[in-house]
Amino acid sequence: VLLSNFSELRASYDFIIIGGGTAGLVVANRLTENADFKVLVIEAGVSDANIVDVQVPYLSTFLAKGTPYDWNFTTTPQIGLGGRSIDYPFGHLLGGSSSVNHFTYTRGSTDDYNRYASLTGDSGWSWSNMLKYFFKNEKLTPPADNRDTTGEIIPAVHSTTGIMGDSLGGFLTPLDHRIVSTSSQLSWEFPYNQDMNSGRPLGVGWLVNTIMNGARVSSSTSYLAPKYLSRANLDVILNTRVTRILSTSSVPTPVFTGVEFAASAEGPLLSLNATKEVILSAGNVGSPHILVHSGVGPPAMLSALGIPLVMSNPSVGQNLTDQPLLPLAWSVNNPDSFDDFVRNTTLFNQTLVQWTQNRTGPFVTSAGVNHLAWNRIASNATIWTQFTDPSAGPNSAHFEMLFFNQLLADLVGTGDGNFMTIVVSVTSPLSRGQLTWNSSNPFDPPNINPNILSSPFDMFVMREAIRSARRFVAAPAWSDYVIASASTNATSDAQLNTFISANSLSLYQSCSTNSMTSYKSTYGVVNPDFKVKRVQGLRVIDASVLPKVPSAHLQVAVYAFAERASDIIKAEWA
Ligand SMILES: Cc1cc2nc3c(=O)[nH]c(=O)nc-3n(C[C@H](O)[C@H](O)[C@H](O)COP(=O)(O)OP(=O)(O)OC[C@H]3O[C@@H](n4cnc5c(N)ncnc54)[C@H](O)[C@@H]3O)c2cc1C
Repeated sequence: VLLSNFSELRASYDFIIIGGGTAGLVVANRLTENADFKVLVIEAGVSDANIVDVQVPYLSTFLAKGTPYDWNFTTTPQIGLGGRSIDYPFGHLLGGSSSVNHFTYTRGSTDDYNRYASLTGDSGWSWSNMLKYFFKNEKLTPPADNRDTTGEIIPAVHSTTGIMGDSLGGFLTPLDHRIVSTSSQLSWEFPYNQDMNSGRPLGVGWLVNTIMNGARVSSSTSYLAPKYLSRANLDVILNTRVTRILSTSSVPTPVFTGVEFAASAEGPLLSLNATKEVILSAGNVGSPHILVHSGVGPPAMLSALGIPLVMSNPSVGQNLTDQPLLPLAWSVNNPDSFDDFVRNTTLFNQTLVQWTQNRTGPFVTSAGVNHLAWNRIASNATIWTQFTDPSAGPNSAHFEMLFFNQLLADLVGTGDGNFMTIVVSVTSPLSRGQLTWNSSNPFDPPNINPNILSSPFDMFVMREAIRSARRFVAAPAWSDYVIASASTNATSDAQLNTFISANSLSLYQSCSTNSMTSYKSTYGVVNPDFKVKRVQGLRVIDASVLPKVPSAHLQVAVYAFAERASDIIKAEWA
């Protein structure tokens, strides 16, 4: 039930979930399958209902900084970006980042999950065991254009019976057949992969999106659909910021028993008890932020801030892992590229009307992305004399390409003419950043330093990705289409480095600030059962616990981790 004010809260709950985002709503749904569990979700942001920019895939770029739907974070100056600070978005609304993200549904590789199993000492994280959680999550549906998708994916890889709807892209563009042709013309570098969600993502393949019937699917529209939200044992309160998790100071093991929250920085501060557990699902910045303000973090920093130490954990906020991206544009022979939507209000409005009336047309896509390509640095590259491979194994990409049917106005501005953009991204980065704090006020944001492209390895991968993208568009399939590069003609390493530093951004899906490690590891923030090390009554379940970044976009890993976490909690309290 969606509560309208604090007076409707119960006196206490069995479980209090902090953050109604991607992971938090999965856990809320699964725990309330047990009618005996009383569950409260506390979400800082607004409702996601009836927001056109949330629903219409093409409009997702309007959900960025400056809107009430974003946390409006900015990074510290980034050395790898020539000293620039960049926006660092996270969803500030029900559904969290799944309500603002760009829809790509990518599971990652068998290696990623098998590495999670070996790093945590818990075989439950292996690919073969996690498949059932991908299946509990996914509900594959037909694309918005209802075309025959034979050959575009392998149906057996997907589930049609889960909770979160997804589909192949619902509006084709002139890029699509050229991309597929390139995969046969340059098959040694860009082999066709009929399903990149099979655990073997390398190659060029059709993209599945978290879009159903032409509209966004988030954790809110799926796991908190009306039939779940109406459960009598589930309460959800919005516009409410958790400031701290409350603990009893029992020595040697502190017990977390409730949460403190407020409607605004002006207060008043209220508190509530959780009789079974507090579950922290506030995301990769939000969760370590709340831990630190609750006294769980690096002791020297807590003492400098004057926050009483509850449990020393130097790993909180460390290990921030970010996948950098770089847009590369080409001018093209295609008067129907999506560039006119940015320049021609009449066309934009007509296309929006088409979407509103029958959920079809270009706006069912995120700027026309229907394909991705994943690739690796050659095993005989000289870089391997200096660096150990950070990827999880031979099935895992070092870099990625995403193909857009326009210039990305939100990233690089507008231009005259028609364009396509290949966004290249470092999928398995070596750089690590961190969060630090210099205020004891929970309403002040932390210092966010993702340390983008600080490792020379990541710069190397980005240069290789640019060169690979250029080889891609040099295939015969593009000879009548691509006119010229609209980004850079730099060729030397030094020139490319300058271009990369000046133009790279983040893929906006960071992780691992509360890394999960094995029970015996002293490093790390949570154990394989999501419990915060050395305390009781508290788990963290969200992107912050991923032991390493997967070779993928993050949301599927987050959904699958949250599904398994729910099973673990239910088994423990059965
Ligand atoms: C712009 C953008 C584009 C992306 N594109 C893709 C993509 O195309 N494909 C993909 O796979 N992934 C993508 N991602 C990444 C993916 O969406 C996230 O990694 C994932 O959704 C994170 O889930 P989470 O549960 O960790 O956090 P979130 O979903 O962010 O949830 C955290 C929730 O906690 C709330 N919260 C935080 N602090 C507090 C507090 N103090 N009190 C109460 N509530 C609080 C937040 O408001 C939020 O609702 C994108 C992310 C962004 C931001």
